[in-house]
Amino acid sequence: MAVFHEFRELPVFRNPVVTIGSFDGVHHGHKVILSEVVKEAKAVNGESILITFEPHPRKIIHPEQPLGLLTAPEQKIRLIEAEGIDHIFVVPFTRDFSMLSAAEYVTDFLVKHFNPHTIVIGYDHHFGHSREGDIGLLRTMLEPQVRIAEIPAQLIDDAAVSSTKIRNALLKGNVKEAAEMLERPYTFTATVVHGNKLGRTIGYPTANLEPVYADLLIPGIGIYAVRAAVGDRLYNGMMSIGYRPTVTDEKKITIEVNIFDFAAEIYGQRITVHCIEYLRGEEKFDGLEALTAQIAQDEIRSRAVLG
Ligand SMILES: Cc1cc2nc3c(=O)[nH]c(=O)nc-3n(C[C@H](O)[C@H](O)[C@H](O)COP(=O)(O)O)c2cc1C
Ligand SMILES: Nc1ncnc2c1ncn2[C@@H]1O[C@H](COP(=O)(O)OP(=O)(O)O)[C@@H](O)[C@H]1O
Repeated sequence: MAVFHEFRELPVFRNPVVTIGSFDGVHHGHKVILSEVVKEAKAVNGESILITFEPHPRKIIHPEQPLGLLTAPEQKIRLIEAEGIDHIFVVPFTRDFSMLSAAEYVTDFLVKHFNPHTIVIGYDHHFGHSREGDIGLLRTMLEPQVRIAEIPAQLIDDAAVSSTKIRNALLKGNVKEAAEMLERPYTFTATVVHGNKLGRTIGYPTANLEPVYADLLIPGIGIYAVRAAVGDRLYNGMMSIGYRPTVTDEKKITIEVNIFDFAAEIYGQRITVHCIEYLRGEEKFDGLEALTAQIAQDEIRSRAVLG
């Protein structure tokens, strides 16, 4: 699969079958849509092209509203590739781009650069300044030269609902429900940074994590059974997300992972955490001894969950 970031890199495609969207998470609903696009392209002996945006349009249009994303840009591209899409074009989403009128978007963006044979689009997809363009405008402007294939409402609704649903499930710690909708465990990649060096003194060294991609959603506060990819190996472990009220009054959320059957300095390294199961909420214990006893219980449960 080829990934393009600039218009001048674009080749002439054969019978381009184009779809457009954020596809954050590349979850079950998205996969249904992507398989439709791949099928359409096969049917007309064409190439499938997915147009997506970076950063996420909501980050530009509503920068004041927090939005935790479900996939980092590179990860999203890999997941889309796995669904069999031939090409991805990542539009640098800017204020200027968001100001294109709907008609300019169709003529100067879609047709000029992609010359689509077919556009596969949701019944509720809107584009152009103030979201004034819709599938009706595409039909009026482009049919019959371009085929407009409408994605059935049911498929779109499933997809839209599950993006929000997945975010909400993760924020509540419900990583199992999220994994069902994603068809994989929720993961994030982070750099190991220095903490307070207290973990090793209680027998549970914990790698303190700083997510590489700051816009990614972090699951809700709590204790989780996880897997952690370090280098090319996947370990079992447990993760704490929270304020650590037992040891500090700081109002800063930390993410830390204790990796089972592992003993190495990994400061500065990147690890990918797979969130498998929520174990419990964070508690304020009466001292380190009580905390350590609870963490020992967490380890037993994590090992049982992870098998
Ligand atoms: C599995 C696990 C569960 C934890 N649960 C709690 C908790 O319920 N309350 C709390 O205050 N801290 C909790 N912690 C965080 C510890 O306080 C923290 O790991 C310890 O202070 C070491 O911090 P350091 O890595 O900065 O040295 C937990 C940590 C782990 C790994
Ligand atoms: N089993 C392990 N799980 C997590 N980190 C480990 C483990 N073994 C060694 N380490 C190393 O120890 C560090 C954590 O020790 P800790 O005393 O908690 O220090 P810090 O407060 O800096 O995180 C990790 O960043 C990592 O480099």
